[in-house]
Amino acid sequence: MSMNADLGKPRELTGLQQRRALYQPELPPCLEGKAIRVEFGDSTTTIDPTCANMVVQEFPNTFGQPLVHFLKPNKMDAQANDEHPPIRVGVVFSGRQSPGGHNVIWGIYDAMKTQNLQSVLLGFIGGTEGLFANQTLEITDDVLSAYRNQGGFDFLGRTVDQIHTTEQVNAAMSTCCDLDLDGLVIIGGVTSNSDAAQLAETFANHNCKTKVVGVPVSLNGDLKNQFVETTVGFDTVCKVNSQLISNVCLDAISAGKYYHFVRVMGWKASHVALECALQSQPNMVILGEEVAFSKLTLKEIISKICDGVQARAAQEKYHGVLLISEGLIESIPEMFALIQEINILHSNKVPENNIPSQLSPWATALYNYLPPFIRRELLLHQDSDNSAQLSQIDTEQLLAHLVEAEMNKRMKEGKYIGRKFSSVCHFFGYQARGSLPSNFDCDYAYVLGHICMHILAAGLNGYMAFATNLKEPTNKWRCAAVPLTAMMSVKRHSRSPGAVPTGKPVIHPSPVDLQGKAYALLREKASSFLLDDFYRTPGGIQFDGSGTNVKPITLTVEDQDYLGDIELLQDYLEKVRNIVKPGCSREILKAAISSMSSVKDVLKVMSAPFYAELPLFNLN
Ligand SMILES: O=P(O)(O)OC[C@H]1O[C@](O)(CO)[C@@H](O)[C@@H]1O
Repeated sequence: MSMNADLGKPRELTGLQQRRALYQPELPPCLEGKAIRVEFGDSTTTIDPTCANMVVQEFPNTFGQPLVHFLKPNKMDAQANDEHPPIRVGVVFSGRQSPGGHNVIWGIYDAMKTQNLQSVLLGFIGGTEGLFANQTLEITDDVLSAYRNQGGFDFLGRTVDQIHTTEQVNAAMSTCCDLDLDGLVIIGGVTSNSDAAQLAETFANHNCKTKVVGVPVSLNGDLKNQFVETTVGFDTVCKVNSQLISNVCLDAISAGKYYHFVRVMGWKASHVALECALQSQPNMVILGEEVAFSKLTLKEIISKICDGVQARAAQEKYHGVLLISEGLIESIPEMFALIQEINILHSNKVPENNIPSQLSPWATALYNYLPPFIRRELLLHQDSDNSAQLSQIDTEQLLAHLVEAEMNKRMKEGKYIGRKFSSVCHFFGYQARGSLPSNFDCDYAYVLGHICMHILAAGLNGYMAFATNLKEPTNKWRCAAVPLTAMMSVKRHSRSPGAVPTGKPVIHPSPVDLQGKAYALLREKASSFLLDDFYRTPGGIQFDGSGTNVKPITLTVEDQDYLGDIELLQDYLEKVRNIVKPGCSREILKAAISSMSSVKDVLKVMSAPFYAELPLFNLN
């Protein structure tokens, strides 16, 4: 295999990069010292208990392990260990680039060296292919220095996000054995972490001593569930994209002549689009999840956009900004069915050029209706998970093209009286993906790196590092590990509750929650966004100085309901119980409760009975 000879080499940093390299991420108190307390919680099942049997069958060695918490040892803590034997760990960039990824490596390295200077960290050059071919670079302070707090994955590089064929798994196992690794850390999103689970299971099955750990690193923000609040890189990418979108909004309103169609990366889920919409407030937003839920056809979507354009024209507004998610194309029911047919033909090794002639009659009709550039893009070879290459399908151009045709038609029929519709298209993906990471992503990745090392030092296999309470300052974060199998589920072919799960258990991307607060906020504001040009300028990422902490974390993470975060709820309940004492005056109670941020919501969501104990007080 050929390697890029420039990977891992020292590089020249600009002034800003040099300053960023000096930024020291903070650690929560439990990770600060040499000693740590490892506390085991209850054993886990899966996030979808109806799939538990299937997961246990596939993962007999790694299913059902307990949640693990990492805590600061008490002074007299007998469990806390200060003596640590040296360990050997390998780390690989498996998923796509995401800002902050380098700091995971830095975090693992610092944690290892704090515990024992003889420990060795090896990075696989060229990502997964480097892992298969046993191409390593020993991580040292020296080689790390140019990559601390820097964007990209160019320290080690990456290739395919796939470690799942028998050949690949065997190659990975043989490398880990050859290198006598105690641990392997896999950096990536849902696909990479599903592969990490498979690797952990196979290694355990073959008595391979290497333990496998996954880290949630993906700009998509889609590896989130009751354990994991967000992924490394999501914060930065949302901030950079929001800035770009808000710049486009200001340009649009200044000139008053173009409709801008903006598509943002985020793969199958629309978390990035939702966050950017809340931050920059464009005129229209279309998320894949809402289209899939309402089963909106392409024609209905175009009609909705045209109605919006027409409503704005009635107010003499001939500009606007429309934001769509990368995964929208797959969420449109008829496009999904067409893409599925193409995928099956690809999987049957039908050459790209022959695919159109082998489509079913209805799929052929739809295919022929689409403009030639989209047809070409739909036929592109598949991504590593056998799905369409969403980044390469210019959905924003498809919509702009069809909206223009429809507006011209309405004009001709006398249904639209106004200026001719004019559009400009943008795809914001790679620009943000290679950005310098925000302080949040630098801290988050560095902390997760430390947690990975503690998971391995505790001899755990098949776990993901995670931290919670992220909307609070770093010193209040809680550090833990969750079995990868606990986040798995099996797809159902139909959405009906009784539908039988089929396929292999994996970690699926979590869609935007259409019942969640962030989406509700977007819907509530939709009509004023459409007509009032409430454009918002969040500005670029500010690393220090005034303005640094104006937007410390993404709104969608900030607004998460604390479902599952029992500890947090208990904290709140404890506080409220201390106040609600017999004889306590109504005024004192009201003032105390309103001073506790989030307590009302937490109580409403998690503890209806306790909330009901306080009927006298107007908590709203
Ligand atoms: O074009 P590439 O680099 O293969 O990857 C694009 C994909 O990777 C992501 O950026 C991250 O998963 C997706 O949003 C996108 O579809």
